[in-house]
Amino acid sequence: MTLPSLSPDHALFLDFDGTLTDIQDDPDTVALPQGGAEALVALSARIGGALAVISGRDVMDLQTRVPQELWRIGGHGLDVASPGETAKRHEGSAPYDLLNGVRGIEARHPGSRLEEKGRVLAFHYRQIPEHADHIEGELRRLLSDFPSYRLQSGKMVFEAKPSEANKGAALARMMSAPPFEGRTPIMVGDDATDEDAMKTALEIGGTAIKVGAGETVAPYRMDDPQAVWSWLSEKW
Ligand SMILES: O=P(O)(O)OC[C@H]1O[C@H](O[C@H]2O[C@H](CO)[C@@H](O)[C@H](O)[C@H]2O)[C@H](O)[C@@H](O)[C@@H]1O
Repeated sequence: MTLPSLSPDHALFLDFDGTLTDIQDDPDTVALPQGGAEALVALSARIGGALAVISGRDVMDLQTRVPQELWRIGGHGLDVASPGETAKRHEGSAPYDLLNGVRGIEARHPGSRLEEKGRVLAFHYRQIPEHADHIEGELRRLLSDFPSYRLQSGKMVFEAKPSEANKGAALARMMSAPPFEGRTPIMVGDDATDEDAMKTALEIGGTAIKVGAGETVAPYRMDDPQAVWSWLSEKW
């Protein structure tokens, strides 16, 4: 299917990991490709500043990887930094017993890695994929005591997140105020957490693009982040 062309009336929501950057083993060393930051800033100017990078990463982490001239949405939608603003994570952390329980699961699974992101906890199992089912079982049992939390599966990661950490809700909020208001949203993402935002974009008359394989609500698909960058630079 021919990909949609970008126009000055669009609002663009771009996921980070797996969409603007290739998935790699170490989340800490991921960076935009060379020239990517400048390209995104220029693109944002062409659509009136209505471009946001929307990520499951902590907004404080995201701001070290994405230019400050852009909207940055972190924590699966929990935290927003406007252009020029120094990102700040909302006060609060995961409930103590939840955090303690997840730390215990990490200790029992050498090779796993807990990424603590305030209220959101990412449990990475990329180094021990054979333990995924067991880890998921343990996390689900633990989370059953925390009804305000959900377990989200991602790419070699399980994320414990409060129900308000939802990229769809975040996209809807962004679309209700300038510079996004009145525009047609396009959500581009590769992962389960992006499907919430894709659904919202479709519901409000926009569209969505899925990057890579897997089930999706998106009407369009691209193979990989390289295809995303080509589309961003060519489809005008
Ligand atoms: O919403 P996103 O921007 O796609 O962020 C989702 C998670 O991305 C990161 O983890 C994933 O990417 C890592 C780097 O490529 C990879 O090593 C890991 O296996 C993936 O799950 C990040 O670490 C998480 O905090 C984000 O929620």
